Amino acid sequence: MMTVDPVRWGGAAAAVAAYAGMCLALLRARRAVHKDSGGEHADWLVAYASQTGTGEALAQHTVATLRTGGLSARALSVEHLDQASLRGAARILFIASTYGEGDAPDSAARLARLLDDPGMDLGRLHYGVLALGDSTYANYCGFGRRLDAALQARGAQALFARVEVDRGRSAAIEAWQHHLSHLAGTSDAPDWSAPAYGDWRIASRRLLNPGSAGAPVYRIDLLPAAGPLPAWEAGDLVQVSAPGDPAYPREYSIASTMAEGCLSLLVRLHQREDGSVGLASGWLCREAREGAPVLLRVRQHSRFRIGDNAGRPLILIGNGTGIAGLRAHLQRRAEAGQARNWLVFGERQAAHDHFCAADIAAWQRAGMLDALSVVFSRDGGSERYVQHALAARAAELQAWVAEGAAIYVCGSLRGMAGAVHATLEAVLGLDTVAMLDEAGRYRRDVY
Ligand SMILES: Cc1cc2nc3c(=O)[nH]c(=O)nc-3n(C[C@H](O)[C@H](O)[C@H](O)COP(=O)(O)O)c2cc1C
Repeated sequence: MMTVDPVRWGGAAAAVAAYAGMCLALLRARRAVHKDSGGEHADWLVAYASQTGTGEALAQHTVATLRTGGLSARALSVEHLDQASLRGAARILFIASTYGEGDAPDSAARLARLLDDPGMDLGRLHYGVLALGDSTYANYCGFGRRLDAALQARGAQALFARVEVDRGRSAAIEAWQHHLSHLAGTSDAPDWSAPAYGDWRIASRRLLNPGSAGAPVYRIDLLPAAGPLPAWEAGDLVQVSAPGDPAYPREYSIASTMAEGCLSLLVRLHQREDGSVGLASGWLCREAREGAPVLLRVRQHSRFRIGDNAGRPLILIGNGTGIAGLRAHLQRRAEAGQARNWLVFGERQAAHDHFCAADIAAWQRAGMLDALSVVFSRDGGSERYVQHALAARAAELQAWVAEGAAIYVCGSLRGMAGAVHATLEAVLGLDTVAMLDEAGRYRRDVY
């Protein structure tokens, strides 16, 4: 399927990044939109189904462009789109990415269910679809295409043909902008260009898994070349522009908090069968010396931030370098004195692959980890993978969820995320998992 570095192919999925990262300036505005997304009326709704934020950023630009033409418009994540607002809407522009193997993003579960309802009559609705995808996947723009077909089947009328964006290619974005200018009756589109990369340097780099049967994983600590750290929150990502492939940024979860004073990444060296290494990971992990300059920008990942879950118990589940995003959350919780945390982490061998063992021990000593399940797939025993650890503690899992816990999953989509999902459904029940998802209490950063 993919042929290049599999590092966080999410956003890494390429030049999408150009759009993904493009609107740091809009981040504050985004939060305001989330807050008032419930009641505010607007003639145009820009409904985004986004996993890692590219679609959300494009939704903000879309709203800004419509408003430039004097139209009233607002952006809304499709997870907040209910039956009444869908039926009652006259104009919706959908921005829909595709995940997994042609699947909808997590936030679109409710929308998919609403559109499945044969009784849903959308005869009033005029709509447009901007489908985001990556043509190296078999099911290119799968969700955007299904969404378009379902809207048509329910009687909605397309304002123009679906626009498909392959890895952020600018021609398709321009086609979408052209439609917007037409709708808004203006050619004054606001600036959609990406923010510049910042100049950073590698402060230190350490191999985390000497002797591992898997590929080497490095912890890379970065500092701005000059000036203070930019703001980020646990859950956010960075985009790194590697010198050999500047048009194709790679994304990594941030593993540290701002209070720790540097931005840390956990990067696995991508090794191909012929012994060659991935271009970006090879450069970050091997070629670049400590002190070397790195072009980097921080990207808000609102779906994986703590947000409204800050006061809840937290179950953090992940494998491999997925512990990066979980580490940032746990460190932040420890800084905030919130101890009701349960980490479920899996790797290969305890002797070589126990990433963040010192941090975990420190959180335990400080009383910041109420529960801990660490499993190693190659060490024998009945619990080999994180899903086994969860199934073995089914009663505890149910009790935490009953107590209001939120579940954050970070790591590999293949294998881990699907198996964890199936185990959650088996232990908690389909309805509870759907409820957690709709309530924003089940969040995933999987790649
Ligand atoms: C794990 C993963 C799976 C993906 N699967 C597909 C796919 O099946 N079809 C496709 O067209 N794009 C696929 N993509 C590409 C995304 O749809 C694309 O990067 C999109 O721009 C992401 O937008 P978002 O940040 O708004 O979620 C996948 C990306 C990731 C990370």
